[in-house]
Amino acid sequence: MSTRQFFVGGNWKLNPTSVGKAKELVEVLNKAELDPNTEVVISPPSLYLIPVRDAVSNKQITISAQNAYYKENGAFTGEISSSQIKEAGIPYVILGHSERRTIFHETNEVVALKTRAALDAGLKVILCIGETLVQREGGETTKVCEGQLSAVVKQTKPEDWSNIVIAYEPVWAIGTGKVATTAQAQETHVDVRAYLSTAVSTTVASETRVIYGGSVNSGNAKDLAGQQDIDGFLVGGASLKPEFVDIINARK
Ligand SMILES: O=C[C@H](O)COP(=O)(O)O
Repeated sequence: MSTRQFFVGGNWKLNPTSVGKAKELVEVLNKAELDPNTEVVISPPSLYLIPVRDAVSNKQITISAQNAYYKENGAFTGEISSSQIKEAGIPYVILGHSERRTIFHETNEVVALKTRAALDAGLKVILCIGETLVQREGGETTKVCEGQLSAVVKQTKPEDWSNIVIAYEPVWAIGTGKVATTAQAQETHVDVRAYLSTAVSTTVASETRVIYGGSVNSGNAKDLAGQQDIDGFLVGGASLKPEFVDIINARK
């Protein structure tokens, strides 16, 4: 097994429906016995970032925003900036999630600009990539992931990658109950490392954490976590349930 620290992120998306319920989710984690070797990051909606930050008592758990604009300030109604997130004491931001790319039409270039701005503000980035079902069936998985990564490579220097976690999330596996097989996930993670090796450096390829997302639950996490190149998970639905603790402990 590699020296890359196991990473489990909970992407709450637009959930839960009240700050009280958000605090209840935190309380479950505060009381749980978490594998001390796992880095745990939870990502509530923007409005809950500060109350959730304040509710976390386990120092092993840190917080991530779900999005940030690439401009620091100005006439951009509805947006928040990376520097505002940083000032609020939030260390991470998720960028390029497929829901942002698909529903909110974020291009590879926009995701790359956001990544640059987040790194400049001192945030760490959970950078999401992944192919649709049509693209997988068309044999385009590697090409799509490389295209998403190459836009970010153009905006970054090799040293930036120590602050980036890549989340490979096949769109067809998100929220569908159709998890990628361990072989499918491992294969794409190997391809991601091969690309980083050529486009950035062999060190970045071997040291960058590549995590998997898409219908991860307590039943499939252990098998996936046993793969050489799967360094953790970005979890949606199951991060809102008590089984999230089992996913955090998948390597225990
Ligand atoms: O960011 C998380 C992914 O979208 C996975 O969501 P899911 O675990 O509900 O499939």
